[in-house]
Amino acid sequence: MNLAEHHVPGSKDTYYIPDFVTADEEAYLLRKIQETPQPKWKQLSNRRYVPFADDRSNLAQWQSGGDLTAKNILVKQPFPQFVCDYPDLISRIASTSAFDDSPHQRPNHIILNEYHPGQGIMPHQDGPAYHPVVATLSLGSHTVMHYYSLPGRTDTPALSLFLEPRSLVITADEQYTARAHGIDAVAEDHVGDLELANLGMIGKGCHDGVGRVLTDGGVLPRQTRYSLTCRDVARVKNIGVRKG
Ligand SMILES: O=C(O)CCC(=O)C(=O)O
Ligand SMILES: [Fe+2]
Repeated sequence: MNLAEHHVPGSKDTYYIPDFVTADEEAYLLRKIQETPQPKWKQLSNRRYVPFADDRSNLAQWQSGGDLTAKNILVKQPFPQFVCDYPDLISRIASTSAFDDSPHQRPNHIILNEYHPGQGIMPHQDGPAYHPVVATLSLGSHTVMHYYSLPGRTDTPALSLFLEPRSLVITADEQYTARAHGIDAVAEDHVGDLELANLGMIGKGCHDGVGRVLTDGGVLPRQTRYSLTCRDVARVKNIGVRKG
């Protein structure tokens, strides 16, 4: 894949790929996520490196690929089958070339977030455990992601993206290290009030009519959204299986 073709105009180090998974794959992934027993996905402990007050109290969040220690070492666990076998998400993400310079050339850690309409995530940074590339797959609903220049939050985002269901957004380098990202806790998006940098890149992820709302500036209600945030943790500890 030629990642440069997906570069978001006017952005630094940000790429948007609509229709990264098919509608069938999305339905399968949503089913698998909903079927996954909670202990499979570990509850994420408190995040450090949050520049602003962080309210995640309502957000369901699990991580897969292993646990991160306090020293940012990934204690490796296998991914569930639905994130590497079918659909081949991890290889597909690796084939974008976004992770070519990362320690393992592919993500080894995934955070799954569930957002009901009205839920968001306060602006934050993801911290130094990860190589500075993140690929996020959206499932089930669109959302709007805002990026804020640091230090200090202004009320005007430096960049805003419309994330369709089934799309992949990749941020790297400066966009990762020098900016915070967040999702407003709203039940609907007034898209006419937003300056969406990727409007010219919208795919088929939303039902018919959304394209018109996006151009004419209407209101789009949110559904429940799941996001898979995929990253490469540089330091990994493999727990060997002891015999006997
Ligand atoms: O849901 C998303 O798209 C972003 C999630 C996120 O920023 C995080 O979990 O750190
Ligand atoms: Fe994040």
